[in-house]
Amino acid sequence: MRYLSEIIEGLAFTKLQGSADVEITAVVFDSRKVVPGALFVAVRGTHVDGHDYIEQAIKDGAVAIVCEDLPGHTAEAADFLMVQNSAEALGILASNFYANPSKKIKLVGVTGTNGKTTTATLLYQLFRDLGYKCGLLSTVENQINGRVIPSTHTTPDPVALNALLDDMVAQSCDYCFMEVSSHAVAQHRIDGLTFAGGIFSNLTHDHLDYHKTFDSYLKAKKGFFDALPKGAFALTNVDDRNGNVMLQNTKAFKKTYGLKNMADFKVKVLENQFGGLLLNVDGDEVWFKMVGSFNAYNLLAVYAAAILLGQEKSAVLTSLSKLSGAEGRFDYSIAPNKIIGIVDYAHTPDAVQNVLSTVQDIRKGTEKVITVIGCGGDRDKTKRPVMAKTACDWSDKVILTSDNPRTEDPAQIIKDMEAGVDPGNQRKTISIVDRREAIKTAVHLAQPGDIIVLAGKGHEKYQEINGVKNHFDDKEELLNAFSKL
Ligand SMILES: CC(=O)N[C@H]1[C@@H](OP(=O)(O)OP(=O)(O)OC[C@H]2O[C@@H](n3ccc(=O)[nH]c3=O)[C@H](O)[C@@H]2O)O[C@H](CO)[C@@H](O)[C@@H]1O[C@H](C)C(=O)N[C@@H](C)C(=O)N[C@H](CCC(=O)O)C(=O)O
Ligand SMILES: Nc1ncnc2c1ncn2[C@@H]1O[C@H](COP(=O)(O)OP(=O)(O)OP(=O)(O)O)[C@@H](O)[C@H]1O
Ligand SMILES: N[C@H](CCC[C@H](N)C(=O)O)C(=O)O
Ligand SMILES: [Mg+2]
Repeated sequence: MRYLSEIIEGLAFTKLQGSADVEITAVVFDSRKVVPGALFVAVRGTHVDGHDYIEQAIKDGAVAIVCEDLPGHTAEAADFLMVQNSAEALGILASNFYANPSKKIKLVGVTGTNGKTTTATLLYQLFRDLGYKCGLLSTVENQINGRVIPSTHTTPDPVALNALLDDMVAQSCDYCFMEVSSHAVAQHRIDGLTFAGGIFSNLTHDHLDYHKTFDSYLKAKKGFFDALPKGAFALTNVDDRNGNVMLQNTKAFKKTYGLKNMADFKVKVLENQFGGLLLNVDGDEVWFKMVGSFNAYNLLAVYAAAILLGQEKSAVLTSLSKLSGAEGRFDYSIAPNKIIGIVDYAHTPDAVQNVLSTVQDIRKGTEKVITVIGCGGDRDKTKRPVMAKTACDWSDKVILTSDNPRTEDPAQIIKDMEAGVDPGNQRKTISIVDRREAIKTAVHLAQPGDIIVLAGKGHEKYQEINGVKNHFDDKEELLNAFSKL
C-alpha cells in the first residue's frame, strides 16, 4: 500500500480534482482488473479507449484516475489527474508503486528484430553460471533464479514488468536481462525504468502491420537507446546497416561489436557445423554449442556485454562455451534412419534466410532440405510472400502450412504466401493447411540424411485458432513422426 503522493513523484500532470494523498492499493490500466483503492490509468489503445471505462473503474472502487481528457462528469469519489500521455505516465506510476525496482538491480535490455530471446537467455544463463542471482524476461518465459513464470508478451506491460522486477529485488537478484520489443518502446512499457545497458542485435522486416513503415519501426528501436541514462552502456551491431543509428542520440557510453566491420568487440568464425561453432574471440579459439553464424553475433553480443559489466574474459568464455541458449532455436533431432529435423523460431524473412543458409553452409552436399513454414494471422501480412520466397530459394522442397492463424482464414494466409513464390519454384511447394499433416508429410518425403526445417513456432506449445490455443508442439510432432518411421 502506498500513498498517491508517492506514486506520482516525477510525473508531469495538471491536478484537476482531489487531495492527491489517498492510499493506493494497486495501479491498474484495465477496468476489468480494478480493485477497491486502485489508481486507474486510462490508456488509448489500438482497439478501444480506456477513457470510456473510467466510470466503470470508479464504480468498482478506483479512488484515483489518471487520464488525458477529463470525462464529461467527474465522480466526487475519485481524484483526477490529467496528463499529456497516459501510457507514458503508466510506466512512471508503475515504477513508483513498486518503489523503483529497476534502480536496485542491474537491468540490461536487448532489442532488435531477431536474436533478442537468444541473447537475453544466454546472458541469464551465463551470469547464473558465474554465480550471480538473476532474472530473465523473455518471449519464451520469465525466470527468477531458475523459477519459471510464464510469459505472455516479449516485454510485459509496465505493471507486470515492475512487479516482476520487484520480485527479483526481493530474491536478491544482481541482474535482470530482458527483451525490449518495438511494441514495448512505442507503447511506453519501459518508461520509468533505469537500464544499466542496452544491446542492439539487428533490424530487418517485421511488425509493419503495427509500425506501418520501416522508418517508424527503426525509430521505436532507437527510442530505447535515446532514453538510456549516462553511465549505462549502449552496445550495437555495426554490421547491421542501422547499427550506428542506434547510437546517434544516446547519452550512454557507446560500444560496438561485429564480425565484418571495425568494432570494439570482434569475433571470427573458424568453423560452423551441426556440432557448434569454433570462434576466434579476441585471439582465443573457443568452441560453442550454438549453431549458425547468426549465433556468432548473439554470442559476441553476450561476451561484449559481460565484459562491459565487469566480468573476466576467461571465466566468461569458459561458461559461455557450455551454454545452449533458448528453447526452440535451431533445436535439432536425428531420426533412427538419420533424417535430421530442426525446430526453429524463424518467423521473419531474415531469420528464415539465416536458418536456411546456415543449413546450406553446414550440410554435407547431397541431402535435400525440406522446409515446413507458415505465417501468423493478424500480424504483418507483407512478410508472408517474402518468407515463402525465401524458404523456396533456400530449400529443395517447401510445405506451406499454418502457423497461428488467429482470427484469419488459414487457407488465405497460405494464398498470401504462395503469391511470393517464383514461377520456377512453384513445383517445389505443396500447401497443406493442417500443420500436423504438413510435418508428417515432410518426414514421409525425407530420405535418410535429408534435413527437415520446421520454421516459425520454436518453443510455442500451442496453435492459436480463432481465439483458442490448442496444444501443439513442433518438436513433439516431429519426434512422433520420427517414431513411426
Ligand atoms: C497491439 C498491441 O500491442 N496491443 C497491446 C495493447 O493493447 P491494446 O492497445 O490493443 O488495448 P485495447 O484493447 O485497445 O485497450 C485500450 C485500453 O483500454 C483498457 N480497457 C479495455 C477494455 C475494458 O473493458 N476496459 C479497459 O480498461 C485496456 O486495458 C487498455 O489499457 O496493450 C496491452 C496491454 O499492455 C497489450 O496486452 C496488447 O498486446 C496484445 C495482446 C498483443 O498481441 N501484442 C503483441 C503484438 C505484442 O505486444 N508483441 C510484442 C512483440 C513481439 C516480438 O516481436 O517478440 C511483445 O512485446 O510481446
Ligand atoms: N542474431 C540473429 N540474427 C538473425 N537471425 C537470428 C539471430 N538470432 C536468432 N535468429 C533467428 O531468429 C529466430 C528468433 O530468434 P530469437 O527468438 O532469439 O529472436 P527474438 O528477437 O527474440 O524474436 P521475437 O521478436 O519473436 O521475440 C531464431 O529462431 C533464428 O532463426
Ligand atoms: N513475437 C512474434 C511471434 C511470432 C511467432 C509466430 N509463431 C506467429 O504466431 O506469428 C510476434 O508477435 O510477431
Ligand atoms: Mg523474443
